[in-house]
Amino acid sequence: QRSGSEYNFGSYQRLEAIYNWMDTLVAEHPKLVTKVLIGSSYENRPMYVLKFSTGGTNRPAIWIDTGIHAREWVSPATGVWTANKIAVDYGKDASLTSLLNTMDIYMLLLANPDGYSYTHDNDRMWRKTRSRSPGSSCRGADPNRNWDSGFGGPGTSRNPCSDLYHGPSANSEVEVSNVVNLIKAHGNFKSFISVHAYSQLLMYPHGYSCKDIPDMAELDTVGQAAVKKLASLYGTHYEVGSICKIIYPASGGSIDWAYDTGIKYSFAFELRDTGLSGFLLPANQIIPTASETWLALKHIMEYVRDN
Ligand SMILES: O=C(CO)C[C@@H](Cc1ccccc1)C(=O)O
Ligand SMILES: [Zn+2]
Repeated sequence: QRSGSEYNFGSYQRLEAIYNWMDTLVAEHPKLVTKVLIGSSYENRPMYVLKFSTGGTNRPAIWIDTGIHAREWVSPATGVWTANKIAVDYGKDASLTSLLNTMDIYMLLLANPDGYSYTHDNDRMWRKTRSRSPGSSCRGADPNRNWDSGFGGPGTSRNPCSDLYHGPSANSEVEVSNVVNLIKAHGNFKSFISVHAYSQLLMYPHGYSCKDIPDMAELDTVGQAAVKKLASLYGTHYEVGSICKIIYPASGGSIDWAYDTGIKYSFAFELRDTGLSGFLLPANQIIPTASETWLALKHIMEYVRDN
């Protein structure tokens, strides 16, 4: 970020501006935030995770990713605002401070950098990665169908031209395998939260099956309390439920893989709105969306801290 110029949290930013902002965040909060390179995208863009840590080694951790679907711009915009909020409020907000004194938070702000860039320069409605498929002129796989959890099951397509194309195999998309490798190597994540837009939902596993998971009652209770706090700010209504039951069957999703690999507190947000603007949510709703979502995120993180 050029000195003197301020990052505008209330507008949608290009990848380069978000990456520059990440560097200023680290520079401003060197004792709390580090930037971790977890690998590169298909088109060789770096994938950076912001690690919030006050010490220790391999502390229990919380994962938050935004921007896995390229056109869902309010997701990374919310991620940036949230990363800044965590950095600014540490040491001021007693609950957040106690959390960060015992746990780490990892944030991947642009989980699909190639797709995100493509929505700025080519096709605003692009969803997938930008990988090539042999024998097809169509590009990309749905990074939220590419995880090793019910891979290729209901709610996916084997057609490379489909927006639900699951890819040739689980973890075929390097943007997915980079995250899987980090989570597996770390081995101490307690919560995995993936942020999408839109529909105003807070969901838990599974997507690949509509059968209740063993922890369904607990996750539903946490979710209900989280969306109640969210609604307390502006009255925004969210529904809570399993992916399969509340929207549709969707196999190979990230939070299903996280839950099945042992990360109990796995959730997916679908941010504003409910369809009036959809993916084209006006920028003047970024800060209100991020502010209300923070109340829900904080609730989930506090619950994880205490359980
Ligand atoms: O992107 C979406 C449009 O916001 C909905 C999400 C719903 C979903 C979220 C998490 C796991 C599986 C599915 C999707 O279809 O992948
Ligand atoms: Zn999505």
